[in-house]
Amino acid sequence: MSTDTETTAEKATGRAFIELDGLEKVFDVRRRTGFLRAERRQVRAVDGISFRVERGEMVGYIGPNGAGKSTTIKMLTGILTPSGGSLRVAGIDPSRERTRLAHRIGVVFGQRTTLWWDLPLRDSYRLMHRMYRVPDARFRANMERCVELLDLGELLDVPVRQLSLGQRMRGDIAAALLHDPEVLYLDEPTIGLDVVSKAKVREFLRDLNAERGTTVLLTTHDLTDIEQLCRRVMVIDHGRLMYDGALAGLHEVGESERTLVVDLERELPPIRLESEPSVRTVKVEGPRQWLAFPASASAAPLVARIAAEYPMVDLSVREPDIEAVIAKMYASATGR
Ligand SMILES: Nc1ncnc2c1ncn2[C@@H]1O[C@H](COP(=O)(O)OP(=O)(O)OP(=O)(O)O)[C@@H](O)[C@H]1O
Repeated sequence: MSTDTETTAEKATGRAFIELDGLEKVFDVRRRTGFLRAERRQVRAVDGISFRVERGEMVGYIGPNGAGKSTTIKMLTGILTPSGGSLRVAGIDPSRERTRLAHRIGVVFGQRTTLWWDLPLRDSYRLMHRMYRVPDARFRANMERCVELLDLGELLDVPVRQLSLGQRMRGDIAAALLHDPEVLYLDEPTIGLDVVSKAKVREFLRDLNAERGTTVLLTTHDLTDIEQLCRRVMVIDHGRLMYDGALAGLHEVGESERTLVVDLERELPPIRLESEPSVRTVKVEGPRQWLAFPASASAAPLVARIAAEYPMVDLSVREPDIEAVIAKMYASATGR
């Protein structure tokens, strides 16, 4: 667990808990182009990323396929060595002191398990207890807590290969926490889970962060994970950081739009407001019409205009869909 001394040390040195400065990872890729010919190519998976994460923050790290998210996490854990830039986690250079760092971090890769496939969950945990040399009392307390909060009681004696995806994921999250890591990296922790399992995992992570102050870096394609868990989000694409800030701020960057759904007394041609050029009617279905307008604008004057000029019987405002906002952001950055 984090200690006051460490937090004080971070304050005294002005260092953040996780610090990346111009981090790069370049892969040399060979591709066969003929029987005896191969082409060499370089892939800049991470292309000069800098950010700081303070102790206790819960941050979303998102981006499209191949953006460089997993590569960043692998460098943060010391699995991969950076090609350039610098990186510190709890003052440690991960690739140089991977074993020392391993005692302070927890990792969950949603697509892979760290558990032993043929062993019951309980035996995997016993092995981890020894591997990480966790003091007995601490191990027992952590185990009890995880078993209770992640609902693992009935599953402890079941071999991992017989667990459902959601059960295995809860088992993996517990495994990552038995040695009390100060930071938890989660790569797609809710992938393939049903709605109930997703909710359980999210609730557990929220409590972990609130009660224990565990720093969490979360990579996911499910934006509801981010909406429900993270106040801060970082968006990467092509190995570069495109956005770092509040989730709400993404709407401004992505030039998102809200939608006004208007029910008229009868079917009419698309609404057109001379005084509001930024408003577009995007869909008409019988007496119902959908009007898009900039998310940063107020809906009130718009509603007043429509009410004055059209026979309106009802209306509602729909907030922008965060998924659409991010898709638009990627598209405008790459000219797609
Ligand atoms: N070991 C490797 N050798 C060569 N290229 C790699 C290697 N690992 C990743 N890459 C390349 O680096 C880029 C970033 O990959 P990465 O796995 O970090 O993306 P990601 O954002 O995690 O994607 P996804 O959401 O699909 O998991 C991709 O172009 C990928 O093909």
